[in-house]
Amino acid sequence: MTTDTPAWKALQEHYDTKASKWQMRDLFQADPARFETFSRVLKQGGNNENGDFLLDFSKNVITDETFKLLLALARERGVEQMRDKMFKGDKINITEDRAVLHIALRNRSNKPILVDGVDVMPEVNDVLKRMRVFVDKVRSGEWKGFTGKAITDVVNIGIGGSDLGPVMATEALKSYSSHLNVHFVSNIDGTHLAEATKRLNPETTIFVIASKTFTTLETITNANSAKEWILAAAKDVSAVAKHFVALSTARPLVEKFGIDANNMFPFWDWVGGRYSLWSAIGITIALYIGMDGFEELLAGAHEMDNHFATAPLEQNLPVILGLLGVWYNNFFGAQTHAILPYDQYMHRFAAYFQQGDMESNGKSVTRDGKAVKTSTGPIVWGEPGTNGQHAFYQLIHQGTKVIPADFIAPVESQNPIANNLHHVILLANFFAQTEALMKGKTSDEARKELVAEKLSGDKLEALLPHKVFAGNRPTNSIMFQKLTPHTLGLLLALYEHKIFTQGIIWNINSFDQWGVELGKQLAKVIQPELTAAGAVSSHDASTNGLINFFKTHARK
Ligand SMILES: O=P(O)(O)OC[C@H]1O[C@](O)(CO)[C@@H](O)[C@@H]1O
Repeated sequence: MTTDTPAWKALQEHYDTKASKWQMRDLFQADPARFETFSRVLKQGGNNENGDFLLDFSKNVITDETFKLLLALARERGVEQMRDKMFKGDKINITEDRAVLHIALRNRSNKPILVDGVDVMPEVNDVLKRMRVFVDKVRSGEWKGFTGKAITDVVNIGIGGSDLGPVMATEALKSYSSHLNVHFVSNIDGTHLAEATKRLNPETTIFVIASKTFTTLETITNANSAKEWILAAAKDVSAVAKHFVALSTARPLVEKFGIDANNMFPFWDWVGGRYSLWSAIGITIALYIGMDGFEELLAGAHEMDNHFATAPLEQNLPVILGLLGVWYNNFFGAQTHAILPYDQYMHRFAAYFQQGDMESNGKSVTRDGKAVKTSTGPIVWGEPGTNGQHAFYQLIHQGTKVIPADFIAPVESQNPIANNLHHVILLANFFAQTEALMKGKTSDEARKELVAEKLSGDKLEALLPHKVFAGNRPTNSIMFQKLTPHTLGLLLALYEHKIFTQGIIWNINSFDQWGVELGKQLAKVIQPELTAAGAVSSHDASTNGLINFFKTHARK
């Protein structure tokens, strides 16, 4: 049982007797070298645009002793052993009997990785080569649509991992894009496809159908409607080959849909949907920023993979982030975790890791099928700063909930307008927020301010409690030189391995997602009922009521 082990018990006692009483501002006062002790710098490789990558975790409710106890927990849980198993290609996704090898997709060293005794690297490299040929043809204008015109617009049709990664990465790397426009359609709501295609020209548009299984109802329905849209203009089925490519593990289903096998870019069952942007699913990213840029993204992730695989735990960034998350989740009772990028380009980053984290660690049975005895994955959320500051930060500062948060920012803006004034203000806000969250404002400090504002007597006393900030709100700060493809790759892999580390500590299977199936099953039952004659009575009263409300109000 997770909580009965020596490392867990030691942490519980440490929390009960010490840490629950600490104030971070005292910890900072007691140790002027706290930043040096609790920060790590990774020197990035690649081109010199990339630079240093900093993790400052000093604004956490920890001491040396806490850090050691957390590291002992990671060792006790066998994080290193499981990590090594993942990198070796062992089938650690036990409920699906699969390896977990997104790391192979970015294995730029090409060191063989065996699944069932077969090295997967030749196939990985072969797909990358084919992707390069296709991407270069489309970007250069050599690839033509049904009237012989070059392609101007790419529409990615996919959902979940087949959408969120490409959306997030194309937004994050917008400043590396060229002339091709990219659009994304994920929702089954017809509005999404209709709005995306409204201003597009079928002659110059290609659709990228991204689906690991090629059975996802939303994606297949959207893809069929996109096919009708192209055929309505082209009036010739041969146009499908010029306007559709598929990214999938399911060749027979792709062919059945009518997409030419030459236009299919495969990947494998050992790539989880939420880790698939590194595979052929990344083709929309490659179309947008070029294949060299995409390979830089892979190289950045590979660098983090090497770090995760080899750095001692006390230096290991994903392990450190994972352990801090466990500390708040399991000992402070935190329910959520905020991701707050101070970079507008990263505005879909938190949404991306909502799937990455919540689909991975939203589990309530252990790897051996027993009910968990501890809280598992947090609710992940966030928005870019400074928008968040003017929306929900109030609750983080003065609410009743502990919300650990990651602040993320580049040193250098891609758009240093007004002589970099915008970026300087942005970063000033980043630093100020983490300082305020840590320090808070005592009653004495608040009183002094009110006195300076000439308040006194009952008025002052009445206002005072509202002006106090308890502080002690934990944050991690992540900074890097610039949001290059390499840095983005590194950052994404950092979070992936953090999630992995936590899954091992909680002893859950982070690689399946059975929880999304029940709703899908029930939707299949309900769909025909919506168009059949007569009232429905086979569900619970609420579901019957909703269905029947729709049926009686839908105009024929
Ligand atoms: O790529 P596919 O097979 O269409 O699946 C899309 C998404 O659906 C899910 O299976 C959840 O329903 C995700 O894990 C996945 O990313």
